[in-house]
Amino acid sequence: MQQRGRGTDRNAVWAFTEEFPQESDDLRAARRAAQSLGADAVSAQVASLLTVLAATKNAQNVLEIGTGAGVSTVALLEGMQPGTAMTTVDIDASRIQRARTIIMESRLGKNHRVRTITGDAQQVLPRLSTGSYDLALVDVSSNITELTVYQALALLKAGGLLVVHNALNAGSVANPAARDETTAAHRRMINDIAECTDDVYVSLLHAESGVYLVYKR
Ligand SMILES: C[S@@+](CC[C@H](N)C(=O)[O-])C[C@H]1O[C@@H](n2cnc3c(N)ncnc32)[C@H](O)[C@@H]1O
Repeated sequence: MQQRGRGTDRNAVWAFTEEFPQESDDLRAARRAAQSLGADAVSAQVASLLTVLAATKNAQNVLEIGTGAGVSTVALLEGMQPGTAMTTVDIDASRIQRARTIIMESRLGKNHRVRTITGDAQQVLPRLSTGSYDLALVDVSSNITELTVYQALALLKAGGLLVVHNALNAGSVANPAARDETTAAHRRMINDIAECTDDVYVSLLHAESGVYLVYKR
């Protein structure tokens, strides 16, 4: 009997899963905006994961740090029930403005309470209410990911879920020879959180450059 995993063409599996999702018009609009502004965005696979997580969690209050042009924002909103709330933060005014326009012109903006905050996460997050979010996504520059992750964890309710995008810092965490400061910070963040077994359940997915799921017990 063939063992699962043996002889698997990982590149083919990767490509298939990345191309599998069918994206909505709103997601495609956000992707076009991201491209025109030169903003990185979550892949189609990660976008579909965010939609499923938001829906499964029945998230009432969602926090996103790193709006970009709104691809992940739209993906999260698509999984959220009408009437629920989203707060999204980005330091770049032109990106967040573009995301806001896309959302407000779609049914998502009409069905949800969407608060966009332009500012540095390090200054904005301490002003938000601790223990009040059901779901948080961290998708910011690598150099501030570690600190932002801990700030976001404090803002989650018990029973909340944190999603860290690019948790493997473009894959460098998986390379034991990579010892630069940013890689070390990502490695430390992943390991330190995983060790808090009384406080969290974690799962590290190899979607894109690593998606770290942290369930706050
Ligand atoms: C990879 S992009 C986010 C992409 C977005 N999640 C999407 O899927 O479309 C990272 C974003 O983090 C923002 N960012 C970087 N440093 C930040 C900071 N200190 N505070 C808030 N946002 C920051 C950048 O402006 C950028 O738009």
